[in-house]
Amino acid sequence: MELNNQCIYLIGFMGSGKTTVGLQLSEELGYSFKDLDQEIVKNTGITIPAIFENVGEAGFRKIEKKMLKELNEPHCVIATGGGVVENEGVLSWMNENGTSIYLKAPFEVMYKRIQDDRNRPLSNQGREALSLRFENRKSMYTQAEVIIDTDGKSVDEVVVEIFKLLTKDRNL
Ligand SMILES: Nc1ncnc2c1ncn2[C@@H]1O[C@H](COP(=O)(O)OP(=O)(O)O)[C@@H](O)[C@H]1O
Ligand SMILES: O=C(O)C1=C[C@@H](OP(=O)(O)O)[C@@H](O)[C@H](O)C1
Ligand SMILES: [Mg+2]
Repeated sequence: MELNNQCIYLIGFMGSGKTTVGLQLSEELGYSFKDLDQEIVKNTGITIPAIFENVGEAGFRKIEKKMLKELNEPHCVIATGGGVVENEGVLSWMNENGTSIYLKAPFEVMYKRIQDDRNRPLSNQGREALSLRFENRKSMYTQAEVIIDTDGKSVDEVVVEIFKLLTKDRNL
């Protein structure tokens, strides 16, 4: 894999670090940064929990898919939402229009990070339901072009690992 002009898409379950790692990675690369959830809130003027309340998860997915495609631009890191892979065709679209990177982490680690977060409407569904959702999504996440095992690594370490991978063929 090498760095080209295309977008870098971070995918992975809630709490895997997409938003945090994405921002830092974009700064290292000198790329722009967009967080899909934040762009949806900016664009609709409605919070993520309120969107789920108003139009349900299916309605949110439609907005998410449309917004994702609008964000595509050269030299950009995009932190997606954990459920973006549930939109049909989106994974192959990301792989055609950029580089997808899966931030892999153990369920228990991610669960601890998200369980009390009211901004993630799905995170209060309870451990069992969330764990099942993660299991069901795994086969989609692993279709990413690159898989980064973040277990036991700090945000800085994850960022450095991705940066090295992306720039190793570049003559600096
Ligand atoms: N590798 C990591 N080590 C420690 N904490 C992390 C790591 N990655 C993310 N976090 C923390 O976990 C929380 C959730 O991260 P976030 O970037 O919002 O995840 P996502 O966007 O994938 O849902 C944040 O508080 C973040 O600082
Ligand atoms: O996994 C999901 O279905 C979701 C993940 C969230 O983003 P993060 O992965 O950044 O938490 C956000 O898009 C929404 O709450 C739904
Ligand atoms: Mg996020």
